[in-house]
Amino acid sequence: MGEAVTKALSDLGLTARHGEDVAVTGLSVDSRQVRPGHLFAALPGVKAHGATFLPAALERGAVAVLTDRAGEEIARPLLVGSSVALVVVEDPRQSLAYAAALWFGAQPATVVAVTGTNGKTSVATFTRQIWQALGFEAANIGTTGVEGSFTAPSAHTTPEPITLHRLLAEMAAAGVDYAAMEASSHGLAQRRLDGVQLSAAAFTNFTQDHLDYHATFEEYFAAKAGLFTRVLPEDGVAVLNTDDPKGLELFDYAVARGQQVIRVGRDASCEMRLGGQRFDAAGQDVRFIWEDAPQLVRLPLIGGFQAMNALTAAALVIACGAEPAEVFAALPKLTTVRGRMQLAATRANGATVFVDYAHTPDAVETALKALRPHVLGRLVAIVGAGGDRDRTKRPLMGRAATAFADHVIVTDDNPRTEDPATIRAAVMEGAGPEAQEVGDRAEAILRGVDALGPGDALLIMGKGHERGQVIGTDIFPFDDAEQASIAVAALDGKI
Ligand SMILES: CC(=O)N[C@H]1[C@@H](OP(=O)(O)OP(=O)(O)OC[C@H]2O[C@@H](n3ccc(=O)[nH]c3=O)[C@H](O)[C@@H]2O)O[C@H](CO)[C@@H](O)[C@@H]1O[C@H](C)C(=O)N[C@@H](C)C(=O)N[C@H](CCC(=O)O)C(=O)O
Repeated sequence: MGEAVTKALSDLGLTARHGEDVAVTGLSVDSRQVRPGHLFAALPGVKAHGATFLPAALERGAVAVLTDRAGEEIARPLLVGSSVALVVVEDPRQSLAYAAALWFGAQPATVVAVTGTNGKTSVATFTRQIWQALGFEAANIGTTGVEGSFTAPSAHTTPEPITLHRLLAEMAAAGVDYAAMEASSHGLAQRRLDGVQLSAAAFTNFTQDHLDYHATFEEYFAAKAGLFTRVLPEDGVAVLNTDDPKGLELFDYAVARGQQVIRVGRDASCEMRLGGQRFDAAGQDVRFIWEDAPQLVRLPLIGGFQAMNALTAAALVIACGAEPAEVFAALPKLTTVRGRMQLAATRANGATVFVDYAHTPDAVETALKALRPHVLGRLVAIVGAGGDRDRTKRPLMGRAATAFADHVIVTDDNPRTEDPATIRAAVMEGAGPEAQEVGDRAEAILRGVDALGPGDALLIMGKGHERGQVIGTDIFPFDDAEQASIAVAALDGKI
């Protein structure tokens, strides 16, 4: 955005209720980021109404305010006698999303979004990987930042509209034609995606999560459903996991809106149907049926659920116009998201070492269960719990590890300011007397790798993609995958 760019409120789809159709020099949702000439979007918040920060925004040079009725009550008295334009709308978050889209004015030609409780990052990443394998410039936006032909860090899974549209415009300018983005329930509830022109959208699954933010289960689902009922246009394609009852509900909405639907699942009604899966140490062979024609593909991915993620990504790419045969030919090239069931090293005897960010009792169970079918021999688990965080989960994590692995090593995670031995003791309490306690994480990894015979696998859990270990208030360089490679090289005589 050049310094000289200005746009009238009317160019941004906004009409002033008080004051004139002023030209603005930019948009801000936070008074602390307002620059002279900006439109300040005073949004209703969890802690406060943004309009309470209007005096600070005015001091910094805001010339227009976008808000709702409640914000108007606060703003009016502050604007008496001033020339600052006041725009009052029903849903200022949505108006802001549209305004941001008009402000930046460009996005990749094809953008898709993925919602659901689990699998968003994998589906968005795989979708981008397939596009790249087909020779397109593509990127994905989500929890892991912006990746692909265009890269950038991102603080949110679904960035705020101003950040999002800036990113989309920068991508388009850099020649990116295809983008896949994660749509978090927070992002959808806050209308962050409402200004994006979507070609297709996918739903992975729905389980209980985030009830801290959404008041009820219904409200949480309604937020996710908004991707199909509000954001995806009628000529867009809905890719739905209809094995999930909530996917079936979305199917009805999509059909009622006249959207084309690709159903993904095991059920015979699905256009993209998952047949059999056969697992081995490095991945799986998957049989699936696309429009009645059976296909067999190799997926170098761990975990039965990844087949659904890969097929959902394939369906999205097909929905956007790619040749199915070319899409299926690209699937063997998929690679997992860093730190999520990532194959970090393989021993000379064929034993494998994986890294996963599982750091809750549920996630420990899910990760070990997902890996089990890939392991002919013993499954060894390394587990620990972070300091200065939920203490109740520590024994439960130990218990889950012992329940689903053949051997457990309890080690330090990020102890932060707590005594590491006290944290380990709590994890050991759940893990039981058979578990081995090795405080130093590098040594625990070495011992775990050393224990692997042919057909065995080691799963190092808790830190995933992190590159540091927080001890006290210091972050020491530490990378589980790198440590796994070092241990394998040391034990197999390569260093
Ligand atoms: C819980 C939540 O989603 N909060 C969002 C919400 O903030 P809030 O309601 O708490 O804001 P508030 O503090 O009450 O302030 C109200 C308004 O005043 C503004 N303000 C505040 C202080 C000030 O000095 N000046 C000022 O103008 C704020 O920018 C805000 O617009 O509205 C803000 C403005 O749109 C968002 O930035 C903020 O996202 C925060 C940063 C956040 O962390 N959100 C997370 C939970 C989130 O969105 N996560 C999802 C992923 C979830 C997952 O799947 O795990 C994501 O997509 O990343």
